[in-house]
Amino acid sequence: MKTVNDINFKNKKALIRVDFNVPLNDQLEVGDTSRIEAAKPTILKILEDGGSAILMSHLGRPEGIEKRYSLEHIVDKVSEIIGVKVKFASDSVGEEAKKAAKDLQPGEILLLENLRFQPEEKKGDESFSKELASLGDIYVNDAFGTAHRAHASTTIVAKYFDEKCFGLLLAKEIESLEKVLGSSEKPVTAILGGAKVSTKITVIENILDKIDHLIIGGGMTYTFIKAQGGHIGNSLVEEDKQDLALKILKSAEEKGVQVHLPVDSVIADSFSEMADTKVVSVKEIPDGWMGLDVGPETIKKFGRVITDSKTILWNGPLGVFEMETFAKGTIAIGEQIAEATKNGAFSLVGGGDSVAAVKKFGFEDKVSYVSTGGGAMLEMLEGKSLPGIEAIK
Ligand SMILES: Nc1ncnc2c1ncn2[C@@H]1O[C@H](COP(=O)(O)OP(=O)(O)O)[C@@H](O)[C@H]1O
Ligand SMILES: O=C(OP(=O)(O)O)[C@H](O)COP(=O)(O)O
Repeated sequence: MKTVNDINFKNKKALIRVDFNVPLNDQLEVGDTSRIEAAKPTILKILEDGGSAILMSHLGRPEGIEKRYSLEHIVDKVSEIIGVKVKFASDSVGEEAKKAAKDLQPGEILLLENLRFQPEEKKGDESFSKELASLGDIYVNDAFGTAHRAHASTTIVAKYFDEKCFGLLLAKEIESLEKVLGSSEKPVTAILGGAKVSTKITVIENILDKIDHLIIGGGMTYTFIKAQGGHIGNSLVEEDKQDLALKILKSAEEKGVQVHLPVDSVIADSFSEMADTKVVSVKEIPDGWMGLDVGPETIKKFGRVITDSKTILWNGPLGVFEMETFAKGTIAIGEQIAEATKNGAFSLVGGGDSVAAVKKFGFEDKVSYVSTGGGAMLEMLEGKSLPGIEAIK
């Protein structure tokens, strides 16, 4: 694996794909800095060589240009963490970006605007990739969290460079996860929550061969419950993934994987800290109400499975942990995993928001490994080769 340590960046401009898709709070401030801190060693190595760094990333899932997803919101935080005042270009391509990249001096850092403001990014458009490539001399991929996406900046851009390599974070994540996943002791339990239902539900089928227990929580819950005929009110649901949910349940049964779904839910009459809340059966959520956390019975039920597990893989918070009212499930599951880890289990937690939750509630040092990637970690577990990794091999 060729990394930035194998290249001398003196007087070179490194075009670095980072994953700065960080949680922002209501004031549009960085809520968790893990992904920025994780990219720091790669950036510093390049600057210390006498090179310069052009950082590119996405933030969220904007539809075109949506200012609340501007990477401008994170410029000060990146400057503070890296210790160098970061320059900002208000687009990822075009004249301004070109000029800013051209003028960049050794030791300087330029951050480009959110790549996903351009629809070409997700399409993996060739000419957009070529334009990005024209900004730098050497391509570095350090975006583990986005390595499962075959987008312009993560994959296609690589072919326009003679010199390309892994960033230190990406290399470390691959080495650590390969080691972990190659030697997982049974029973293996995967806990899947969060809000990215449509992209992550498709992964589940492929990991069934690798696990003994599947715990479903968070926003992932309601697509399964509705598919089984439950009433989920206004909870998060992917209508067109209900057949897949049923197929997963059937396939799990055939493979001897035990699936554990929530039995009760903390429901709210609005998506707000101030909402009225109550605990009801997960299958009987009234219209106008939405499930925003797992309930106390579910916490007990999941706890029994987690306690008996020897390998635990967790992606996706169990509820809307950003609001105190709906954080109990995530905290309880974090406590149970910490306890199992203390008793000898190996625990792996990954994902932008999952890491934020683990840090917020103080479990970071009580689990075995924390990965910056959620979806990427799950796809590695599937045994898939990730496009972002293949492109620079
Ligand atoms: N029941 C729920 N309804 C809506 N959103 C939820 C629910 N449970 C959890 N979430 C949200 O899921 C988000 C994280 O999901 P996701 O991005 O898939 O996780 P990660 O970033 O760790 O991979 C959090 O912002 C959290 O508020
Ligand atoms: O946060 C991310 O993934 P994760 O939520 O699975 O950890 C990555 O930045 C990928 O984002 P995407 O799922 O919008 O492509």
